Amino acid sequence: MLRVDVEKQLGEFSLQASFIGEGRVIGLFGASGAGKTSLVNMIAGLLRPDRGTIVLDGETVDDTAAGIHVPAWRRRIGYVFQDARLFPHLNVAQNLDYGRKMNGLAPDPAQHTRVIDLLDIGTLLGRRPGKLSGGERQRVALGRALLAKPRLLLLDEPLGALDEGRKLEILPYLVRLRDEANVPMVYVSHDAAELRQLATQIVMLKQGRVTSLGGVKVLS
Ligand SMILES: Nc1ncnc2c1ncn2[C@@H]1O[C@H](COP(=O)(O)OP(=O)(O)OP(=O)(O)O)[C@@H](O)[C@H]1O
Repeated sequence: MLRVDVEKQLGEFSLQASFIGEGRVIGLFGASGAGKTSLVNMIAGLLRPDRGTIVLDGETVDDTAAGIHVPAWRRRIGYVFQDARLFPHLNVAQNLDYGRKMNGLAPDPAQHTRVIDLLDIGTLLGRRPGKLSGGERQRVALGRALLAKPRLLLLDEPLGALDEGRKLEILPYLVRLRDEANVPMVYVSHDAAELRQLATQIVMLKQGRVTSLGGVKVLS
């Protein structure tokens, strides 16, 4: 469970968001500039709230009044961006292993196989990111994030840079992730159709404020 109650001033823009996120996929929906990325950056620990609290699975990761700010690298939160941000000089297998190593986790061959099968990336392991399609790159980025065993996965418009055809190709993998990976997700999108397929709960943001909260019905 994720509890967020934060305020942040960014230049002229003020963000004030409060919600309790439950379920497998919290869809963060809003137009461009609504504050979605700023909010996920705060959850990730990359941006510090001016005021407020963030609690993940009962652990307070931010509490400005108490002076608590758990650094990003200690939150065990995975982050997948619109552009996959793979390391270009490493092949897919090395990219996949990176998150696990950085987090000091022992190899887990069973999980490794499960994630590779789930995302269907077994044939790509020897390739460098430059030799992958945009959709393949995103699948590898998802795999890399999952293999670091996060307790929450943040996905910021992971299909945003893909054309319609590629989006349709990746969506089934995200549905599988939701149903089989057992990691809760915050999924950022400005695309209501995408969220209808994936989200189990919607947090709607408008101009830095949460305007609706509920099931996917709030999108209609
Ligand atoms: N460091 C900053 N300084 C000043 N303004 C900022 C800063 N970061 C973000 N903003 C402003 O805050 C607002 C929200 O930005 P944010 O990136 O969170 O929105 P978003 O909903 O993710 O938009 P998009 O879908 O276009 O990525 C925007 O108006 C942006 O210009």
